[in-house]
Amino acid sequence: MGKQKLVLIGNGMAGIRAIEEILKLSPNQFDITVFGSEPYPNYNRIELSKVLQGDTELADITLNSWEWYEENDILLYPGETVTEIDTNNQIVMTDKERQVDYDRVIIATGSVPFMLPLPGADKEGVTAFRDIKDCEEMIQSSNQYKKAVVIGGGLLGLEAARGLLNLGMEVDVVHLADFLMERQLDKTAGKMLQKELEDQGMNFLLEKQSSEIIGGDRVEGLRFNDGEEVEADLIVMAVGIKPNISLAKESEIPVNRGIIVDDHLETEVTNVFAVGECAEHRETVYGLVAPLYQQGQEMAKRICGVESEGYQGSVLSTQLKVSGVDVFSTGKINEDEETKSVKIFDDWRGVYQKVLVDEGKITGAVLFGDTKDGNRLLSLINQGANIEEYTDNDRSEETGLALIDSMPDEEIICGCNGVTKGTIVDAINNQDLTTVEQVKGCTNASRSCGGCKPLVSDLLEYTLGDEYDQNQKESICGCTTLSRDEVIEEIKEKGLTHIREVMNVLGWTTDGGCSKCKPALNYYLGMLNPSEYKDEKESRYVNERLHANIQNDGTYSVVPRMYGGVTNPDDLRKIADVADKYEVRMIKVTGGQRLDLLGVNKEDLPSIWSELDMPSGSAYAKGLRTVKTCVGADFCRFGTSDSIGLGVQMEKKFEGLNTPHKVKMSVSACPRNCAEGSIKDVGIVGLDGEFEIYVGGNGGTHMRQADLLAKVKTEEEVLETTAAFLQYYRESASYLDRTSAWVEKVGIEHVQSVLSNKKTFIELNQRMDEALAVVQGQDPWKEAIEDETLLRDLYKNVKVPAGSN
Ligand SMILES: Cc1cc2nc3c(=O)[nH]c(=O)nc-3n(C[C@H](O)[C@H](O)[C@H](O)COP(=O)(O)OP(=O)(O)OC[C@H]3O[C@@H](n4cnc5c(N)ncnc54)[C@H](O)[C@@H]3O)c2cc1C
Ligand SMILES: NC(=O)c1ccc[n+]([C@@H]2O[C@H](COP(=O)([O-])OP(=O)(O)OC[C@H]3O[C@@H](n4cnc5c(N)ncnc54)[C@H](O)[C@@H]3O)[C@@H](O)[C@H]2O)c1
Ligand code: SF4
Ligand code: FES
Repeated sequence: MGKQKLVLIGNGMAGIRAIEEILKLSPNQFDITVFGSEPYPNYNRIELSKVLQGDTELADITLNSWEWYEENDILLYPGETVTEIDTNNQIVMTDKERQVDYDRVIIATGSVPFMLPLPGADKEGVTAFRDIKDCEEMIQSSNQYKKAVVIGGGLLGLEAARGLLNLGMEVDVVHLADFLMERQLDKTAGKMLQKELEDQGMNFLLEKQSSEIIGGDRVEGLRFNDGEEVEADLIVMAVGIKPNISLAKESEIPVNRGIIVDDHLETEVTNVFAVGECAEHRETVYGLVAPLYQQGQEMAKRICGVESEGYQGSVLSTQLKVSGVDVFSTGKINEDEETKSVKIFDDWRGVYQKVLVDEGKITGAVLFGDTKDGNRLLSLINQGANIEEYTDNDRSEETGLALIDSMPDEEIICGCNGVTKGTIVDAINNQDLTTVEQVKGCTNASRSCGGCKPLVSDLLEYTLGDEYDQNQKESICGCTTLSRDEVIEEIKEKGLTHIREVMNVLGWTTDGGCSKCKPALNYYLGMLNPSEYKDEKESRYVNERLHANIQNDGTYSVVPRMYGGVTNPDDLRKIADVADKYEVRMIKVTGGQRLDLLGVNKEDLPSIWSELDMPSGSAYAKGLRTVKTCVGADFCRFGTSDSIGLGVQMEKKFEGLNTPHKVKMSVSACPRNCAEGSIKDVGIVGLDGEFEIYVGGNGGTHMRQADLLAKVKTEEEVLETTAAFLQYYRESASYLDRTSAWVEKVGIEHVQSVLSNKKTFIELNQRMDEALAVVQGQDPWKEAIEDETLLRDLYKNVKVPAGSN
């Protein structure tokens, strides 16, 4: 029997977790197609708060990489929205006029932020906080503006406000109720929280009803219905969310607040399931991942034909992700006639704990200042425990390992993923786990909000004793405990030559590695042994394999090489002809002075390359991208040297070189620095009779001004010093470290001192020459066009139309 067709609508946290559960239960039962409106692989929405607060980066919040989809044979359509489900004929239709039929369809369309319908709400500078786009908008606003107002003093509003403070803005939080987080806390805890956040610099306007957003094109302030106003350059609305049910409604699938589902997450329409924030189960809609993941587990069982009791609903627990504030609540939060409570209030230590009891059983808790009992209380509520089980086993004095020791095996360590102490200890013992990353990989604990990481670390210490290294070196990924340096040492010492061999000999815990270690090992092996190593192309990120960058609508971009940013009529004609013939949507001059053909269909890529007959501009590569040049002495009256000529030489010399991350260079012919050398990985500035070489600059999210590495007299010295610098970077940096991060880490003085040793300098140049000899003359586009198998596999049949960068 052929595989059944399973379609997932919504490439978010709940939907993809459900697919993971299905793959675990029945890896070969379905042909899986996923549609996602957002142009990214599934990412950790929860961590947007951490991105805004500066604790992590957008690049690090991917939960399932593009490669994950490919490895699991999942056909992903990123940036594509399903517009209709024809439930009679079992077909979904999209905004790209695609039709896909299904045997089963899962709707996991999440929520939409509730936007107050205030006059002026459409002004520039008014945003929600739900996705990457919103997060980027807030970060950008903070670069230009000073004053932010967040409407809503709930979890989201307070996390946004903390982030905006960290980004250097002044922040007012406007809240409807008379205390914060009134849905999760009681008044005492809400007021304590307010005091703590005021001490951190937040300003609160409580019991305020917003009436109008004022300003011109951009927001300038917020007016309240009592007539008062506050200034605002940015307004973030965080006043709750609404289940995203429009698609279901239009497709005549029964909805109430959410899409109505039974205990197996089935809707009332045959073969249509719904999971996540869009689903309504027993009249409840959830907005936290723990219940959504439980739903996914139960739905997966039904879809895979595994008998189960089904989803029974969840007890919620929440924790605010603002550093320096410990606040937790679970279950019931307010007393009523039937409910009694046990309370501790220690004003001196700033601790407040309230446990609610109904007919002797624990039904809820609010904790402020000391939240270590949080998960224990959640476990006790889930077990239907009596209050004595809590009060008779006072663990208030216990911390660290003693606390871990006193926990029963069934106590939950990771609330988001419902992982217990027993499960983690078993995994550590049975699978020889030694790092938090590995525990995350094997059990999912700490994979969502990350709040349980300290407990997971304590559990490792408790289970492994002295063998556990708390200040763990960073392993290159969860498949090994070895760090980058250790892996490289082992490769050298044991003479390892293939990715598989490295994994086998060095005891990788996974079969075949992951999307983090495979490209890294491929790079390290090639860097260590350039002339012998055969690049394992399949280990590379998809953009690199396709030699093109995917765009947010699933099309690709084509950037031909133009050495030093110089072109000519012949090349321009070829580009124009190709653009006409293949209906290229836009030709754009890039920041690196290249021409970018945007909106190209994947299947047209090989023909376009062939007709252009120009080398690839490597705009997708972890290698030299561009050398930007100023016009220089030939034309500019300030020019001291031939910047274009030198730029072309540099680009021709280092073209095709593999580096830990992308490398951008520039050459200017006077200190006016028109080619912007201060934000390049290598920036050359010509002076009268000499050149300054700047390194480690970055103009992206992590702006960094380049450091002066050296001053030299001749172009030859520029090329040699650049080669020595790049080779040292290639040999010392971790894969995916930009030069900016690496120079920041090791210090420019260190790099200068290494390069000042004549012998080392010469040896670095020799090793660079060896590496360049291998790649010189290679042209990825030509190679692709000439390789029929590759063309067939990669450009016609490849399932994931996606890339990674
Ligand atoms: C800043 C922030 C912090 C958070 N912090 C926490 C926390 O600490 N703990 C916690 O438990 N929860 C937290 N949450 C909530 C948590 O992120 C959500 O509960 C979870 O992401 C919901 O998962 P979902 O799959 O139902 O929806 P989503 O993750 O929103 O995924 C739905 C996806 O479907 C796509 N989609 C919608 N309609 C269509 C369509 N017609 N066709 C194709 N695609 C479509 C959407 O674009 C979206 O990508 C936080 C949320 C935010 C915004
Ligand atoms: N740490 C976490 O667990 C976390 C963090 C962020 C978001 N989330 C989830 O994301 C979702 C959205 O969070 P949220 O905080 O927006 O939702 P929420 O419903 O929890 O809070 C919204 C708050 O806005 C206030 N509000 C409503 N209308 C208002 C108005 N006109 N003016 C001022 N205040 C107003 C409400 O009183 C409420 O406290 C929720 O499901 C939440 O659980 C969770
Ligand atoms: S950097 Fe100097 S030489 Fe080059 S274009 Fe600018 S002003 Fe002219
Ligand atoms: S508690 Fe959120 S990831 Fe563990």
